This record gives sequence, C-alpha cells and structure tokens, in this order.
Amino acid sequence: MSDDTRDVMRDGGPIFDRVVLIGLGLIGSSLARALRVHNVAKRIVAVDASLDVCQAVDRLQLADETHTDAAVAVRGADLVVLCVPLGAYEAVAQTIAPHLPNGAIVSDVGSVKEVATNVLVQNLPAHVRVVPGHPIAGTEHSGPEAGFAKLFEGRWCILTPPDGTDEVSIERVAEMWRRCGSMIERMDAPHHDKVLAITSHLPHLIAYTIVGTAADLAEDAKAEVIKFSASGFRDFTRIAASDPTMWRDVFLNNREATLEMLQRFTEDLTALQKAIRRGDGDALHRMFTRTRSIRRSIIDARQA
Ligand SMILES: NC(=O)c1ccc[n+]([C@@H]2O[C@H](COP(=O)([O-])OP(=O)(O)OC[C@H]3O[C@@H](n4cnc5c(N)ncnc54)[C@H](O)[C@@H]3O)[C@@H](O)[C@H]2O)c1
Ligand SMILES: O=C(O)C(=O)C[C@]1(C(=O)O)C=C[C@@H](O)C=C1
Repeated sequence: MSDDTRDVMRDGGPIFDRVVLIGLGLIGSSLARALRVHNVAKRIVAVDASLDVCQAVDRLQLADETHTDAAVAVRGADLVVLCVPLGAYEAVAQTIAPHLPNGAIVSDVGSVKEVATNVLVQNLPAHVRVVPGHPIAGTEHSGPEAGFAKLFEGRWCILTPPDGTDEVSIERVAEMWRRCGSMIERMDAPHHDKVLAITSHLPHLIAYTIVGTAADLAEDAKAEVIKFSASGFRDFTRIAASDPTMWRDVFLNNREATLEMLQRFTEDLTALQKAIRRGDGDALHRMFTRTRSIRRSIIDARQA
C-alpha cells in the first residue's frame, strides 16, 4: 500500500470520492447513513429500481444523488456496493459492467458469498476489483425507513476477496466497515457459506417452519397461538417476519450448505424425539445443559 493511501485512511478523512450504493433498503440505507456519519465518502450516490424508494431516499436526505439507472450512477465511481437481493446480482452486474471506471472497486453485502462472488467476477470487466463483503447485522425489517447508522457497530463484517485481489482494495473496503464500527474477518467464500448456513440460514428456516406450522393449526388454536405468544414463540415470529424475497434468494443460492446443515439438524431432532418417546430424561438434560453453556459463552464473548 502506498504511503498516500495509508495517510488518507488514517486521517479520518474520506476514503472514497464517489461511493455508489445500489439498493437502498435496510442494509443499503444503513450503510448510507453510517458512511455519512463517519465521513467515509466525499459523495454518496444512491441507486434503486423502485421510484418510491428513491423518493424516500431524497426525503430522508440519505444521499447526494439518487438514480433509478445504475448505468448512469456508476460513472466516475471508485466504490460500488451492491445492496440488492441476491437474485438481482446478475442483472445489476451486467447493467453496470460497461460503465465502471478502470480500477473501481465493486463490493456487496449479500448473505451468501460463493454465488455472489462468482456472479460478480464473471460479469464484470477484469479492470475492476471485486471485494465481496457481508455485514453480520440486520433486522427483520426492510426498506430505507428501517435503516439506522449504528446497525454495524460492534458487529462482524466478513470479506471474501477472490484469490489475487489486490491488498489495497481489500484494505480500503475493510477500513470503510471499521469506520462504521464493524470488526473484520477474512474467509474464503465456500467456508463463509457453511458457517452462515448453520448460524443464520438454518435458524431462519426453522423460524419460518415453526410459525407456518402454528398458522396451519385450526382456527381456534390460532387465536390461542397469538394470545400466548409472549415468550419463545414470539422470538421465532420476529425472525419469520424477515423479508421473503431476500430469504428466498438466500436458500436458492446456498442450497448445498443449507441442505447439509438441515440433514444434521434433522438427525439431532430425531435423537431428541427418541429421548422424549423413551422417557430418557438424562439425554434431554445433557443436551439442554450443553446448549445453555453455549449461550453463555456467546454472551461472554460479546461482553469481552
Ligand atoms: N436484512 C438483513 O438482515 C441483511 C443482513 C445482512 C445482509 N443482507 C443482504 O443485504 C441485501 C439487501 O437486503 P435488505 O435487507 O437491505 O433488503 P431490502 O428489501 O430492505 O432492500 C433491497 C432494495 O434493493 C432494491 N432492488 C431490488 N432489485 C434491484 C435492482 N435490480 N436494482 C436496483 N435496486 C434493486 C429494492 O427496491 C430495495 O429497495 C441482500 O443481499 C441480503 O442478503 C441482509
Ligand atoms: O438479527 C436479525 O434479524 C438477522 O436475521 C440478521 C442476520 C442474522 O441471521 O444474524 C440475517 C441475515 C444476514 O445475512 C445477517 C444477519
């Protein structure tokens, strides 16, 4: 990295001249807010396919420019970040490809990394640098109104740069996330997808299932479900309220890893089912004691 680059990143001044965010929903609008608060970009440019979202972005003053056409917006960009559902990546990459300046960095925030990385590398010209990323932060809400600048604070952001990506580009993206309050980890994309399959994707699948199962109960029972949903079930309903388009795309694009984790989960669930049927209290107690200690170690790690 040149001394100039190092100085720019260390002095707290903008790291980028023109950052183009494509997709101003929960994550894109949170990033726009955080970039502004932490002075990361000289100019923030917002792109969204939805005119309603563009109008909201203007009303909330989240960007210096707002466009519905990504091809126009990316001209002169030194960083472009895709914040759209995974299913829109190919179309967006093909739209921006002919208009990206030499040396521009293209990053993203997608929840699945192997497919995202491949789609970007295959559809973008060789003169751009691809630095995929994934902030492990979110909520069940969508859209520009749902975003907030502190979303990424104290959260991990995982970067999965393909082999051969230059270190300066990776470090500039990493520094952007550090300024937004995140901690950085680097991984290869397939490993990321396995880890997230168990820590994020499977929990969402389970929440969608349990809430769906409850909703399928007879009308009377449904009323009871709502009436008594003060504790455990309510936590599942929060997760099951997450955006259907985003999560459809996550499962379609992380098929292998999700199915592998689902298989393991089903086997463990069957073991619990057997223990209940056999009245094996020791097996149940052993299992629950182990998971309780896991919860405690997660809380301790967060507080450390
Ligand atoms: N929601 C989360 O908790 C979370 C957390 C981390 C990462 N992510 C990832 O972030 C990305 C965005 O998720 P979100 O929750 O912000 O979704 P969102 O639904 O809140 O926002 C997505 C935005 O993209 C726009 N869009 C869709 N197709 C487009 C296109 N072709 N061109 C331009 N704009 C387009 C939509 O109009 C919408 O405003 C996804 O890839 C998701 O996997 C989400
Ligand atoms: O907190 C939530 O609501 C989330 O679902 C956030 C969450 C997660 O599973 O942790 C969801 C998807 C992402 O890709 C990253 C973060």
